[in-house]
Amino acid sequence: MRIEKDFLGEKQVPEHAYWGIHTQRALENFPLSGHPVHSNLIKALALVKVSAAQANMELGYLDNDTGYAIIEAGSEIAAGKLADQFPTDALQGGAGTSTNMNVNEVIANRATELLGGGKGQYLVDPLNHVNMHQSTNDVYPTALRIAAIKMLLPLSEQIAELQDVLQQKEAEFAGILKPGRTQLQDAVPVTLGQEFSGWAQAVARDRWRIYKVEERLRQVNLGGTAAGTGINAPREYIFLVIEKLRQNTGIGLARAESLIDVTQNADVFTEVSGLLKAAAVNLNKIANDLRLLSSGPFAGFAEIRLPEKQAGSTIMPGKVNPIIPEAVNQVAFQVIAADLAITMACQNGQLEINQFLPLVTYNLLQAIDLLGKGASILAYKCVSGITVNEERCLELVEHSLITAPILMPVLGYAKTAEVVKYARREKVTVRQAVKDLGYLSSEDAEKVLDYHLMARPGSADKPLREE
Ligand SMILES: O=C(O)C[C@H](O)C(=O)O
Repeated sequence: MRIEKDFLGEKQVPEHAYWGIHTQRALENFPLSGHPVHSNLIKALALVKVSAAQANMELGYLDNDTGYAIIEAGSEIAAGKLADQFPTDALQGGAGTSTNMNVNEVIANRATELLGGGKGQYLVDPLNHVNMHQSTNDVYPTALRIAAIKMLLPLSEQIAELQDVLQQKEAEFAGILKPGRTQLQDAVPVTLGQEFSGWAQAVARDRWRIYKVEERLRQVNLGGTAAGTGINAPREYIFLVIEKLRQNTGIGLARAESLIDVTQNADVFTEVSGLLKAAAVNLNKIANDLRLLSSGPFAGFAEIRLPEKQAGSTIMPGKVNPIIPEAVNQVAFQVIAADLAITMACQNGQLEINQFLPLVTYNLLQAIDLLGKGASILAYKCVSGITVNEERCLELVEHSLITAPILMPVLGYAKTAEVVKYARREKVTVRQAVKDLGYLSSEDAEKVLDYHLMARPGSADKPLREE
């Protein structure tokens, strides 16, 4: 162990650790979730530190040795090195100061090492050098925006892949007529392709929404320091640091019009989370539908078969469960729950900052991660391998009364109701009933009850028109 000091006193820090006394105190203060801060937030914070060091060096506030050492140490962290040096719990009081200090301390010790010093010697100081012209309150929200943007783009691609797989199935099943169901009761026929098209369209909307919302996160408050007023940050630095950050991240970031606003308001995270929730709602609906349609195999709907991924039961040999949709349901529940936590955290900010951003980070980045993985397993471990039970679909259409509504434009409501009553009583098909009752000739009945036209818009256009 080595001894480090701060204004509260002394503390032992493990000799091997790149972190310092602030992080050590945080480890003791927040034994909460057991999860460290998301690695993408750490990487984004490291890029902010690199950008600040570049700006400070260029403007003459940092000497070159110190500046370059910070830049190198920060770049290593941004590239994923020293990942085990960020043990601070994801849930923490203090608006993210512990995370900011964890990054400051690791950069300071690594930079010290690069300059030939030992850990704890602080040739590069975590506060005076690494945190120069910054506050947690501007670097943390900025880093969270960067981390979220970097994760949202791959998420929108993962959702696009799910859309693509759903559309392939839409085309494959375009000719399969099956019962529609409304309120879970037999309704008019649809094609299986049409059911896939409904899911694909919902997912297409999610993809677009998530792709677009990334733009809303590009307004950052870096340079605003503690309260958005920019106290302690030189004017040229405030302008230059954003430029550096743009170059280092490759993202079109802009200084927010009002640094005060972006320092205290977290509504953009509620907005992003709301869109993730909408996507979760859609994934959940698809997973529910797939579980219903594949139920059985003998005593259920049994219209489709999901790929069999693993043995389902320890007591019922041969049973296979819809594990992928079930997992996706749980992903959706988790994302929806995260949205509530994010909403509460965002709405409880007070005066100059939102002190609950650590909870927002924890939930938002996890939700993006989960949603992307959920969309991928749904696409590639389930939807792509779905097959149809064509005979079952046809049998359900033929032996239910769901084709009867297509008689309405020809026979009207009352006679169609008679056909339904008769078919039910005599246990015959609708086709048979309409003939038995003498409402249509055999030839006309075949024309009107043409299964190829059933689920097409325009099926009511003069069904008995003369050729
Ligand atoms: O850590 C800081 O820079 C500021 C802190 O978040 C605070 O506002 O108390």
